[in-house]
Amino acid sequence: MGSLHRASKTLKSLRHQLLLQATQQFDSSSRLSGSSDYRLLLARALCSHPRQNAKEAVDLTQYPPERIRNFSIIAHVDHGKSTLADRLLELTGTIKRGHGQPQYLDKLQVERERGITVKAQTATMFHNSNEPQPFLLNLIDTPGHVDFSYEVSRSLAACQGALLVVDAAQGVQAQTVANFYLAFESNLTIIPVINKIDQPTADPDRIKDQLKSMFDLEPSDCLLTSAKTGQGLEHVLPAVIERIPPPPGEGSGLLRMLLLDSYYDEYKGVICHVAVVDGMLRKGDKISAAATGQTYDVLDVGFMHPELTQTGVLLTGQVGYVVTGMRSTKEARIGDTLFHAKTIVKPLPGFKAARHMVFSGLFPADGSDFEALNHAIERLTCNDASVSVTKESSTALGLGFRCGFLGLLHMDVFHQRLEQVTFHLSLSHLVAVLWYVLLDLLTMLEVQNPAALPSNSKQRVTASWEPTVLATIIIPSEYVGPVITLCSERRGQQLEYSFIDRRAFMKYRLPLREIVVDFYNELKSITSGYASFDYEDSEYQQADLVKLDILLNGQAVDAMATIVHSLKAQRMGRELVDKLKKFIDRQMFEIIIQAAIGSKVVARETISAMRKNVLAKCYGGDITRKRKLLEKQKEGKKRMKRVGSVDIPQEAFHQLLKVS
Ligand SMILES: Nc1nc2c(ncn2[C@@H]2O[C@H](COP(=O)(O)OP(=O)(O)OP(=O)(O)O)[C@@H](O)[C@H]2O)c(=O)[nH]1
Repeated sequence: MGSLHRASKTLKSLRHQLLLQATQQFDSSSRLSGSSDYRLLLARALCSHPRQNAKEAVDLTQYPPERIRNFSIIAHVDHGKSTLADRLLELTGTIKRGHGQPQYLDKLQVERERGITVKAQTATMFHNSNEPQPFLLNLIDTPGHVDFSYEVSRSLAACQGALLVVDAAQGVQAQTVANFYLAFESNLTIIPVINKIDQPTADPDRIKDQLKSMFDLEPSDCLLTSAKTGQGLEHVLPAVIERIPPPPGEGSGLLRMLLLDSYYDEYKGVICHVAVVDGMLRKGDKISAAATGQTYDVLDVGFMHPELTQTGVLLTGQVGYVVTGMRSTKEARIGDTLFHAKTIVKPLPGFKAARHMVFSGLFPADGSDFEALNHAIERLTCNDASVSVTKESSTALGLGFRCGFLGLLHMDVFHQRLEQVTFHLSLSHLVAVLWYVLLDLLTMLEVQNPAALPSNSKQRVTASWEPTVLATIIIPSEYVGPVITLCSERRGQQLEYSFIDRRAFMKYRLPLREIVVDFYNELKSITSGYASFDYEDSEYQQADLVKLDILLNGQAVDAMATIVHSLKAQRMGRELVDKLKKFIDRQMFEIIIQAAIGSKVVARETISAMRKNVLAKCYGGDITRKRKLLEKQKEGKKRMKRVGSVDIPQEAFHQLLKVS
């Protein structure tokens, strides 16, 4: 009894020391000096958190669904969700404050560099409420950008609630609207969080009014926080526990798990993030995947705390990871249902399927770099199964790849990550969107690569369809004029136009092709950076599209073919021809550059031949000798033009593509 008492005293003094340390640590911290409540909570979390008790394994069987809350944080880019996620992880003792890297959940290098969240991450926390046992909280961080709304919908499928974070100065932005509706349509409990209230321009009351008028969210339900100073954070987790319902599911039912995400780990192989909807999973079980029909042994099970932590078991309502013998992430179909082998279950409803809308042809300038590029792409796609890759060969650019992406930023981020690993290679990118064309009223073609479309052969394009997006644009009212002009130049169709709180709220249907190139940059520049823009995929619309070919001395250059609206074909043809002229060096014979729609030439330029001075060695005034030499040169040129296809160095195309 005596020794037990001593042990308990030692533990108490240890806790006291920790509390003291933590308090001192945060006294010296300037960032959190604004909130004593937060500091106290933080210190308390450090002392009473299950992780605190040495390395003892966490017993997840202590957490039935009633003690679990699965939630997500959704917001417009930069409104502070990653920072808020960090603060919540600190508050619950899941990570230490000052862990050295801001935004713990933004793990990818490109995420840190660009300050955006690309891949959704999950972390489990324990929250000691006033009840005897802590709650298990699964926080799923979501990307804020439009292109990753697929990831957002995937994360939301595992949640019952979401914190909708809105900047206290900027207010509701285009992605706030999109994310709200994603969460609302998934029947999630939405907790509005007005963040960054420490800013001098913060106006929480105005934001409350916006949330009420746009989403019917009650002002009294809004939490006011500053993820920077810690102000108001103490109310967040209690609200999560009180307002968000526990995960539904049958604990005693047959196992059904939702596959949320997967990535490749050098040591463990493919790691799948899963949400257990019904039943229980144990290490050593055999599981099957509904989509692929493959069966695997469960080699390791655990949860993200926030690093992988083995538990050997996952119960109904819990979110964690599973390691099986999968060799590639391609086997892990996101949204798939995993269940015990030899049982029969109804697959869970899938997610919004990833649709590749934008394609990019990637070609190395030096053909011998093809293998290096192949290797780099394989490495990147093993952690981003949402990119599709096929090999491609172009007469102008040599061997390369055609990659499909979810959207523009997705493509941009992929290119940037590719550049980080292939900085020594010179690559060129060709961008296209997915079109459908009807040939001869009979054959429907899916066109990812314009070069694949017949130009003026026997087959005739009778109709074509292009993808469109539904764009939401929010701007200060003084910029309405230029934005309307921009949208109509881009063939946009206005669907909605209203004013909220001195800002114009517009909805447009725009062809995806028109926003692929520079739309967002132009929108930002004509609105001095104030525009907020978001889009969602919409239907295909019929359009008068034509294939624009670029010909060099009568021969089409496959890599330069594009599909454009007939009204824009001439202007685009002129631009391409002018640019190409700048990049092609003069040769011994004349080069004719043409832009053509079928057999109709819409733009033309000529690069005259280099003229060798054949008379250089001919001193004196023998005119007949000179004439003879010039005649011979003319003959030679004619022959060259006839036989010689234009030998353009690949470098010229690469230069051109880089510029355009
Ligand atoms: N003043 C102030 N700045 C904040 C606050 N919260 C976050 N920030 C800053 O706002 C910027 C954006 O924060 P993030 O947490 O990266 O925003 P995010 O919403 O996760 O952005 P994405 O990952 O791109 O979607 C960072 O510079 C933060 O330091 C706050 O409460 N007050």
